[in-house]
Amino acid sequence: MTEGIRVDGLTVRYRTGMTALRDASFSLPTGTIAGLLGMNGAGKSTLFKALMGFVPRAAGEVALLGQPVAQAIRAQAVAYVPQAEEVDWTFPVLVEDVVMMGRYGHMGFLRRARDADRRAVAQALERVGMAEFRHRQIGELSGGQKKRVFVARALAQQARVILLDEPFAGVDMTTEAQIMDLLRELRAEGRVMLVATHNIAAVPEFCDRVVLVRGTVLAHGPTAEVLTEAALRDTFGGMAPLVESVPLRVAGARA
Ligand SMILES: Nc1ncnc2c1ncn2[C@@H]1O[C@H](COP(=O)(O)OP(=O)(O)OP(=O)(O)O)[C@@H](O)[C@H]1O
Repeated sequence: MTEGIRVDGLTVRYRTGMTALRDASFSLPTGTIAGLLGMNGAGKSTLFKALMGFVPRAAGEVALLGQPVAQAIRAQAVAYVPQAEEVDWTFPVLVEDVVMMGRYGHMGFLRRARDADRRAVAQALERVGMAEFRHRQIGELSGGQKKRVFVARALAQQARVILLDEPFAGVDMTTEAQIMDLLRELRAEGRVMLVATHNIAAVPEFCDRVVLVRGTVLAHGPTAEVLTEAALRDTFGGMAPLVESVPLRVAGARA
């Protein structure tokens, strides 16, 4: 198994003195879709930031595709699909320009797009089924279409590690199924996806692994082994409605 993501003893402390993650460790092989689960404030975004090299590490190691994180970032190995709330949708930018941003790291410092960049953008938009929208303003798309554009940006970047923050929030079931199918295709290509989601009932269906977070990594591993009712209670502090809905869809999980 090739190493996709490895986090070893990671501690992240913000300038305020807040320790958002303490001694967190997990690893994921390539060819994986992993669910990142935890309640609000558990440290999921902090973990994403650490995987993108945005937060100073107080301790620990982060490696992507067997390289130290800084080197992997320089090699354009990691891409981020943001939560809808993080994006300024009024910013006047066309769909194809957003996807072209995925090419910036492959261009010279003048950021002049070449044919290869334009081809990569067209292919990525085609792949997520958004080619006909390429000249639309990003703010004029539906929630699910916006998500697909940001997945296209990750594809244009040729990232092999893709971090997705709430990709199913505010999307209908058809779009959810399309995004899941796309993620499965990317998994088959040997990429690794880490997906923060509150849609826990859907996790057994599309995540082969899970990483449970609550100020640290509580548990990680194959979904059927790790996503137990007890583990969910530890992760979410016994929020009964969430936990009760899960066992129905966890095939083979121990209660
Ligand atoms: N820039 C920051 N400076 C100080 N503290 C921060 C900063 N960003 C996050 N935190 C704190 O770190 C902890 C973890 O936050 P984080 O955003 O990683 O949680 P999360 O799991 O992504 O939550 P959510 O599901 O609400 O997005 C929280 O207590 C939060 O208040």
